[in-house]
Amino acid sequence: MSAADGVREHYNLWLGRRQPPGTEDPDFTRLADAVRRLQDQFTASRPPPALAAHSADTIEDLVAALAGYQVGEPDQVAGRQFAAVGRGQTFVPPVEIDTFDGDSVTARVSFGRFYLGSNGAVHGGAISLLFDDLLGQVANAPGKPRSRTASLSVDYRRVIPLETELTVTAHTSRVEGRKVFVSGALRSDRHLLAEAEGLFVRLLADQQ
Ligand SMILES: CCCCCCCCCC(=O)SCCNC(=O)CCNC(=O)[C@H](O)C(C)(C)COP(=O)(O)OP(=O)(O)OC[C@H]1O[C@@H](n2cnc3c(N)ncnc32)[C@H](O)[C@@H]1OP(=O)(O)O
Repeated sequence: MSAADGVREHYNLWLGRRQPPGTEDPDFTRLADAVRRLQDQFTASRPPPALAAHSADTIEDLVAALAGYQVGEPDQVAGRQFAAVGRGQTFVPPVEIDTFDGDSVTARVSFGRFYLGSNGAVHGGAISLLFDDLLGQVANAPGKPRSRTASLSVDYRRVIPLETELTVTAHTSRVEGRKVFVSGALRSDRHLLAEAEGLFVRLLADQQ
């Protein structure tokens, strides 16, 4: 199945739950995409002082405008735009899901300049973040009990390039009682770049 055939909304059921009608907000998604581009351009920029000051003024105006619309987690829309690549959030790199069958997922991701570690390599923490998010989604696939990351191990096999489309996969390798073991891999078109092993522990009633 392809994400292009309109089922991405199904793939991205965060926490395994369909969101209430009206959660999708194309204008908010556009805002999140703009913030992402801002993060990348800010990281890569070396503006003259006047432009830095002007940019700070503009962003401070936006911060003030949004200050009147702060909501609690249940009402948050960032990260809950399931029909959109990146889910309308600006933390985890935008992942485009290609296939998902409940236990395994294949997807594509490209790390923008915001995720630079040093010397041209993607920051290792961003790779862990990617795996935690995607493996966590597999562990929390629709119909499965809610779980949290207990342990995540990442092997960095090769330098991970910025601004390059990479393939990321994850699959449930085994389930032992409350423990769900999920494996992941990040590949370029030529190389295995990183691998991950995650342990997700299914939550007890008083841990939800
Ligand atoms: C919500 C889902 C959203 C979908 C996507 C999510 C993506 C992001 C996912 C996350 O990042 S979640 C946030 C980061 N993780 C946390 O905040 C979890 C913090 N830790 C905890 O809340 C508890 O430690 C945890 C619920 C994971 C486990 O505590 P419990 O007291 O319920 O478990 P317990 O200690 O009884 O252990 C249960 C089993 O897991 C094993 N275990 C627990 N932690 C382990 C560990 N760190 N390493 C290895 N094994 C571990 C433990 O040995 C035992 O194995 P056995 O059943 O075989 O005896």
